[in-house]
Amino acid sequence: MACIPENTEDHKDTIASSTATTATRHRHQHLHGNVLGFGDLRQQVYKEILDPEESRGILSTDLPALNRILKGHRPGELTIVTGPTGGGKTTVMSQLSLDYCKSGVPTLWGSFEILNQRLAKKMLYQFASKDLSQYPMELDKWADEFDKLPLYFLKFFSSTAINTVLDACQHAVDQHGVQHIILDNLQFMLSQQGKSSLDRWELQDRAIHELRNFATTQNVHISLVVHPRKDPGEQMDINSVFGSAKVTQEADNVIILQKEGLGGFPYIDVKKNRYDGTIGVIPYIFDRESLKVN
Ligand SMILES: Nc1ncnc2c1ncn2[C@@H]1O[C@H](COP(=O)(O)OP(=O)(O)OP(=O)(O)O)[C@@H](O)[C@H]1O
Repeated sequence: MACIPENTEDHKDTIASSTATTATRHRHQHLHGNVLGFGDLRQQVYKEILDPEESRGILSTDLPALNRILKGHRPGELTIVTGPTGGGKTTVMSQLSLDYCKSGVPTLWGSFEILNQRLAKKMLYQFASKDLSQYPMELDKWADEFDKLPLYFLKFFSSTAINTVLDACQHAVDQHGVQHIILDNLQFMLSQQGKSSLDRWELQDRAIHELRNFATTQNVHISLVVHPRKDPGEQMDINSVFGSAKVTQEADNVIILQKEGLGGFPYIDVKKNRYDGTIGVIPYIFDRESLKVN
Protein backbone atom coordinates (compact mmCIF):
# COMPACT_ATOMS: atom_id res chain seq x y z
CA MET A 1 0.00 0.00 0.00
CA ALA A 2 1.44 3.39 -0.98
CA CYS A 3 2.22 5.57 1.94
CA ILE A 4 2.43 9.41 1.57
CA PRO A 5 5.16 10.83 3.75
CA GLU A 6 3.79 13.52 6.01
CA ASN A 7 6.30 16.15 4.95
CA THR A 8 5.62 16.10 1.15
CA GLU A 9 4.49 19.34 -0.59
CA ASP A 10 1.32 17.53 -1.76
CA HIS A 11 0.41 16.74 1.76
CA LYS A 12 0.99 20.35 2.83
CA ASP A 13 -1.31 21.49 0.00
CA THR A 14 -3.96 19.01 1.07
CA ILE A 15 -3.79 20.26 4.65
CA ALA A 16 -3.89 23.91 3.49
CA SER A 17 -6.86 23.33 1.21
CA SER A 18 -8.77 21.35 3.82
CA THR A 19 -8.06 24.08 6.38
CA ALA A 20 -9.36 26.74 3.93
CA THR A 21 -12.50 24.71 3.22
CA THR A 22 -13.11 24.20 6.92
CA ALA A 23 -12.56 27.91 7.54
CA THR A 24 -15.01 28.83 4.76
CA ARG A 25 -17.59 26.37 6.05
CA HIS A 26 -17.02 27.60 9.57
CA ARG A 27 -17.48 31.23 8.43
CA HIS A 28 -20.70 30.44 6.62
CA GLN A 29 -22.08 28.21 9.37
CA HIS A 30 -21.84 31.10 11.78
CA LEU A 31 -23.35 33.76 9.53
CA HIS A 32 -26.30 35.53 11.08
CA GLY A 33 -29.43 35.77 8.89
CA ASN A 34 -28.61 39.43 8.25
CA VAL A 35 -24.90 38.94 7.54
CA LEU A 36 -23.56 38.06 4.07
CA GLY A 37 -20.31 36.49 2.92
CA PHE A 38 -18.65 37.43 -0.38
CA GLY A 39 -20.09 34.24 -1.86
CA ASP A 40 -23.58 35.70 -1.47
CA LEU A 41 -22.58 38.79 -3.45
CA ARG A 42 -20.23 37.20 -5.95
CA GLN A 43 -22.66 36.88 -8.88
CA GLN A 44 -23.92 40.45 -8.42
CA VAL A 45 -20.34 41.74 -8.28
CA TYR A 46 -19.51 39.85 -11.50
CA LYS A 47 -22.58 41.40 -13.12
CA GLU A 48 -21.51 44.91 -12.12
CA ILE A 49 -17.98 44.32 -13.48
CA LEU A 50 -18.82 42.41 -16.66
CA ASP A 51 -22.15 44.02 -17.57
CA PRO A 52 -22.11 47.62 -16.32
CA GLU A 53 -24.88 48.61 -18.76
CA GLU A 54 -27.21 46.19 -17.03
CA SER A 55 -26.56 47.66 -13.57
CA ARG A 56 -27.23 51.15 -14.93
CA GLY A 57 -30.74 52.42 -14.57
CA ILE A 58 -33.45 53.31 -17.09
CA LEU A 59 -32.15 56.06 -19.37
CA SER A 60 -33.89 59.34 -20.13
CA THR A 61 -34.95 59.88 -23.73
CA ASP A 62 -35.60 63.62 -23.32
CA LEU A 63 -32.36 64.49 -21.52
CA PRO A 64 -29.57 62.25 -22.85
CA ALA A 65 -26.94 64.56 -21.31
CA LEU A 66 -28.30 63.66 -17.88
CA ASN A 67 -27.62 59.98 -18.61
CA ARG A 68 -23.96 60.70 -19.17
CA ILE A 69 -23.72 62.04 -15.61
CA LEU A 70 -26.29 60.08 -13.58
CA LYS A 71 -26.05 56.84 -15.65
CA GLY A 72 -29.80 56.36 -15.49
CA HIS A 73 -32.59 56.01 -13.04
CA ARG A 74 -31.84 53.19 -10.58
CA PRO A 75 -34.08 51.46 -8.05
CA GLY A 76 -33.23 51.70 -4.35
CA GLU A 77 -31.99 55.29 -4.51
CA LEU A 78 -33.08 58.60 -3.00
CA THR A 79 -32.70 61.72 -5.16
CA ILE A 80 -33.07 65.21 -3.71
CA VAL A 81 -34.15 67.88 -6.20
CA THR A 82 -33.94 71.53 -5.25
CA GLY A 83 -33.76 74.95 -6.88
CA PRO A 84 -34.97 78.52 -6.46
CA THR A 85 -38.66 79.29 -6.02
CA GLY A 86 -40.49 78.97 -9.33
CA GLY A 87 -37.28 77.69 -10.93
CA GLY A 88 -38.89 74.68 -12.59
CA LYS A 89 -38.55 71.86 -10.02
CA THR A 90 -42.08 70.51 -10.60
CA THR A 91 -41.83 71.04 -14.35
CA VAL A 92 -38.55 69.17 -14.74
CA MET A 93 -39.57 66.34 -12.40
CA SER A 94 -42.88 66.02 -14.20
CA GLN A 95 -41.08 65.69 -17.55
CA LEU A 96 -38.39 63.34 -16.28
CA SER A 97 -40.81 61.04 -14.44
CA LEU A 98 -43.03 60.92 -17.53
CA ASP A 99 -40.01 60.05 -19.61
CA TYR A 100 -39.16 57.05 -17.36
CA CYS A 101 -42.83 56.11 -17.09
CA LYS A 102 -43.11 55.95 -20.90
CA SER A 103 -40.17 53.50 -20.77
CA GLY A 104 -42.25 51.27 -18.51
CA VAL A 105 -41.38 52.45 -14.98
CA PRO A 106 -44.60 52.36 -12.90
CA THR A 107 -44.72 55.79 -11.27
CA LEU A 108 -46.47 57.31 -8.26
CA TRP A 109 -46.77 61.07 -7.79
CA GLY A 110 -47.32 62.73 -4.43
CA SER A 111 -48.12 66.34 -5.24
CA PHE A 112 -48.49 68.19 -1.94
CA GLU A 113 -48.15 71.68 -3.40
CA ILE A 114 -50.20 71.73 -6.58
CA LEU A 115 -53.52 70.01 -7.23
CA ASN A 116 -53.36 66.69 -9.05
CA GLN A 117 -55.42 67.98 -11.97
CA ARG A 118 -52.94 70.84 -12.54
CA LEU A 119 -50.02 68.44 -12.41
CA ALA A 120 -51.79 65.98 -14.74
CA LYS A 121 -52.53 68.83 -17.17
CA LYS A 122 -48.85 69.80 -17.22
CA MET A 123 -47.89 66.17 -17.81
CA LEU A 124 -50.46 65.81 -20.60
CA TYR A 125 -49.02 68.86 -22.41
CA GLN A 126 -45.54 67.41 -21.99
CA PHE A 127 -46.80 64.02 -23.24
CA ALA A 128 -48.28 65.62 -26.36
CA SER A 129 -45.33 68.05 -26.61
CA LYS A 130 -47.74 70.92 -27.19
CA ASP A 131 -50.23 73.32 -25.62
CA LEU A 132 -53.37 71.22 -25.96
CA SER A 133 -55.66 74.19 -25.35
CA GLN A 134 -54.79 75.11 -28.95
CA TYR A 135 -55.76 71.64 -30.22
CA PRO A 136 -59.06 70.73 -28.49
CA MET A 137 -59.93 68.20 -31.22
CA GLU A 138 -56.85 66.17 -30.23
CA LEU A 139 -57.55 66.15 -26.52
CA ASP A 140 -59.30 62.75 -26.38
CA LYS A 141 -56.65 61.09 -28.51
CA TRP A 142 -53.81 62.25 -26.24
CA ALA A 143 -55.77 61.60 -23.04
CA ASP A 144 -56.53 58.01 -24.16
CA GLU A 145 -52.84 57.35 -24.78
CA PHE A 146 -51.85 59.05 -21.54
CA ASP A 147 -54.36 56.93 -19.62
CA LYS A 148 -52.49 53.78 -20.67
CA LEU A 149 -49.35 54.81 -18.78
CA PRO A 150 -48.57 53.06 -15.46
CA LEU A 151 -48.99 56.38 -13.68
CA TYR A 152 -50.68 56.95 -10.30
CA PHE A 153 -51.32 59.95 -8.04
CA LEU A 154 -51.58 60.14 -4.26
CA LYS A 155 -54.77 61.87 -3.12
CA PHE A 156 -52.98 63.77 -0.35
CA PHE A 157 -52.53 67.51 -0.49
CA SER A 158 -50.47 69.74 1.81
CA SER A 159 -49.75 68.58 5.39
CA THR A 160 -49.74 64.76 5.64
CA ALA A 161 -48.02 62.52 8.21
CA ILE A 162 -45.07 60.62 6.76
CA ASN A 163 -46.46 57.27 7.96
CA THR A 164 -49.73 57.91 6.12
CA VAL A 165 -47.79 58.73 2.96
CA LEU A 166 -45.60 55.65 3.27
CA ASP A 167 -48.61 53.38 3.88
CA ALA A 168 -50.10 54.53 0.58
CA CYS A 169 -46.71 54.15 -1.14
CA GLN A 170 -46.42 50.60 0.19
CA HIS A 171 -49.84 49.77 -1.24
CA ALA A 172 -48.84 51.21 -4.61
CA VAL A 173 -45.63 49.15 -4.61
CA ASP A 174 -47.48 45.95 -3.66
CA GLN A 175 -50.53 46.40 -5.89
CA HIS A 176 -49.21 48.32 -8.90
CA GLY A 177 -45.50 47.44 -8.86
CA VAL A 178 -44.57 51.12 -8.52
CA GLN A 179 -40.82 51.67 -8.97
CA HIS A 180 -40.56 55.47 -8.93
CA ILE A 181 -42.14 57.75 -6.33
CA ILE A 182 -41.98 61.53 -6.64
CA LEU A 183 -42.82 63.60 -3.57
CA ASP A 184 -43.24 67.31 -4.29
CA ASN A 185 -42.37 68.70 -1.85
CA LEU A 186 -41.02 67.90 1.58
CA GLN A 187 -41.92 71.26 3.17
CA PHE A 188 -45.56 71.16 2.04
CA MET A 189 -45.90 67.55 3.13
CA LEU A 190 -44.60 68.39 6.63
CA SER A 191 -46.22 71.82 6.97
CA GLN A 192 -48.13 72.57 10.19
CA GLN A 193 -46.44 69.62 11.90
CA GLY A 194 -44.06 70.30 14.81
CA LYS A 195 -44.46 73.24 17.16
CA SER A 196 -41.03 74.86 17.21
CA SER A 197 -38.50 75.23 14.43
CA LEU A 198 -36.35 72.64 16.25
CA ASP A 199 -39.28 70.20 16.14
CA ARG A 200 -39.64 70.87 12.44
CA TRP A 201 -35.97 70.08 11.74
CA GLU A 202 -36.26 66.85 13.71
CA LEU A 203 -39.44 66.00 11.85
CA GLN A 204 -37.71 66.60 8.55
CA ASP A 205 -34.70 64.47 9.55
CA ARG A 206 -37.01 61.66 10.59
CA ALA A 207 -38.98 61.88 7.36
CA ILE A 208 -35.77 61.73 5.32
CA HIS A 209 -34.64 58.70 7.29
CA GLU A 210 -37.98 56.94 6.72
CA LEU A 211 -37.94 57.71 3.00
CA ARG A 212 -34.33 56.53 2.64
CA ASN A 213 -35.26 53.33 4.41
CA PHE A 214 -38.33 52.80 2.23
CA ALA A 215 -36.32 53.29 -0.98
CA THR A 216 -33.76 50.71 0.13
CA THR A 217 -36.07 48.05 1.55
CA GLN A 218 -38.67 48.32 -1.23
CA ASN A 219 -36.05 48.78 -3.96
CA VAL A 220 -37.83 51.80 -5.42
CA HIS A 221 -36.43 55.16 -6.51
CA ILE A 222 -37.70 58.13 -4.53
CA SER A 223 -37.32 61.63 -5.97
CA LEU A 224 -37.90 64.17 -3.24
CA VAL A 225 -38.31 67.86 -4.04
CA VAL A 226 -36.98 70.07 -1.24
CA HIS A 227 -37.14 73.86 -1.12
CA PRO A 228 -33.91 75.77 -0.57
CA ARG A 229 -33.08 77.79 2.54
CA LYS A 230 -34.29 81.36 2.47
CA ASP A 231 -32.23 83.50 0.16
CA PRO A 232 -29.92 80.79 -1.16
CA GLY A 233 -28.02 83.32 -3.29
CA GLU A 234 -27.57 83.47 -7.02
CA GLN A 235 -25.99 80.05 -7.56
CA MET A 236 -27.02 77.39 -5.10
CA ASP A 237 -24.77 74.72 -3.65
CA ILE A 238 -25.39 71.58 -1.65
CA ASN A 239 -25.62 73.62 1.59
CA SER A 240 -28.49 75.67 0.15
CA VAL A 241 -30.89 72.75 0.66
CA PHE A 242 -33.28 73.50 3.52
CA GLY A 243 -32.77 71.55 6.77
CA SER A 244 -29.87 69.78 8.43
CA ALA A 245 -26.94 68.14 6.64
CA LYS A 246 -28.80 64.82 6.99
CA VAL A 247 -30.97 65.66 3.98
CA THR A 248 -28.10 65.60 1.52
CA GLN A 249 -26.10 62.98 3.42
CA GLU A 250 -28.90 60.43 3.12
CA ALA A 251 -29.42 61.20 -0.59
CA ASP A 252 -27.77 59.15 -3.32
CA ASN A 253 -28.17 61.99 -5.81
CA VAL A 254 -28.53 65.74 -5.33
CA ILE A 255 -29.79 67.77 -8.29
CA ILE A 256 -30.05 71.56 -8.27
CA LEU A 257 -31.95 73.47 -10.94
CA GLN A 258 -29.84 76.59 -11.20
CA LYS A 259 -30.98 79.95 -12.52
CA GLU A 260 -29.45 81.39 -15.66
CA GLY A 261 -25.70 81.02 -15.33
CA LEU A 262 -23.95 79.18 -18.12
CA GLY A 263 -24.07 81.37 -21.23
CA GLY A 264 -27.33 82.81 -19.91
CA PHE A 265 -29.03 79.38 -19.79
CA PRO A 266 -30.56 77.79 -16.71
CA TYR A 267 -28.94 74.45 -15.97
CA ILE A 268 -29.36 71.14 -14.18
CA ASP A 269 -26.52 70.84 -11.71
CA VAL A 270 -25.77 67.31 -10.49
CA LYS A 271 -23.96 67.92 -7.19
CA LYS A 272 -23.88 64.37 -5.86
CA ASN A 273 -23.98 60.99 -7.53
CA ARG A 274 -23.21 58.13 -5.18
CA TYR A 275 -23.35 55.52 -7.98
CA ASP A 276 -20.07 56.46 -9.65
CA GLY A 277 -19.26 59.94 -8.41
CA THR A 278 -19.70 61.70 -11.75
CA ILE A 279 -21.04 65.22 -11.26
CA GLY A 280 -21.63 67.94 -13.85
CA VAL A 281 -23.99 70.44 -15.40
CA ILE A 282 -26.53 70.33 -18.22
CA PRO A 283 -27.70 73.68 -19.63
CA TYR A 284 -31.27 73.65 -20.91
CA ILE A 285 -33.91 75.72 -22.69
CA PHE A 286 -37.50 75.85 -21.43
CA ASP A 287 -40.15 75.62 -24.14
CA ARG A 288 -43.38 77.40 -23.05
CA GLU A 289 -45.46 75.57 -25.66
CA SER A 290 -44.72 72.01 -24.56
CA LEU A 291 -43.69 72.94 -20.97
CA LYS A 292 -40.60 70.81 -21.56
CA VAL A 293 -36.90 71.49 -21.14
CA ASN A 294 -34.47 70.38 -23.78
N1 LIG B 1 -36.72 77.06 -16.93
C1 LIG B 1 -37.84 77.76 -16.89
N2 LIG B 1 -37.87 79.02 -17.37
C2 LIG B 1 -38.98 79.74 -17.31
N3 LIG B 1 -40.15 79.32 -16.80
C3 LIG B 1 -40.18 78.07 -16.32
C4 LIG B 1 -39.05 77.23 -16.33
N4 LIG B 1 -39.38 76.05 -15.75
C5 LIG B 1 -40.68 76.18 -15.41
N5 LIG B 1 -41.17 77.37 -15.77
C6 LIG B 1 -42.52 77.89 -15.55
O1 LIG B 1 -42.43 78.59 -14.31
C7 LIG B 1 -43.55 78.27 -13.48
C8 LIG B 1 -43.07 77.59 -12.18
O2 LIG B 1 -42.48 76.35 -12.50
P1 LIG B 1 -42.48 75.15 -11.46
O3 LIG B 1 -43.79 75.08 -10.77
O4 LIG B 1 -41.99 73.95 -12.19
O5 LIG B 1 -41.36 75.67 -10.44
P2 LIG B 1 -41.03 75.15 -8.99
O6 LIG B 1 -39.57 75.33 -8.82
O7 LIG B 1 -41.56 73.77 -8.81
O8 LIG B 1 -41.85 76.17 -8.10
P3 LIG B 1 -42.03 76.24 -6.49
O9 LIG B 1 -40.76 76.82 -5.96
O10 LIG B 1 -43.21 77.15 -6.32
O11 LIG B 1 -42.27 74.86 -6.00
C9 LIG B 1 -44.45 77.38 -14.32
O12 LIG B 1 -45.44 78.19 -14.88
C10 LIG B 1 -43.55 76.79 -15.38
O13 LIG B 1 -44.26 76.56 -16.58
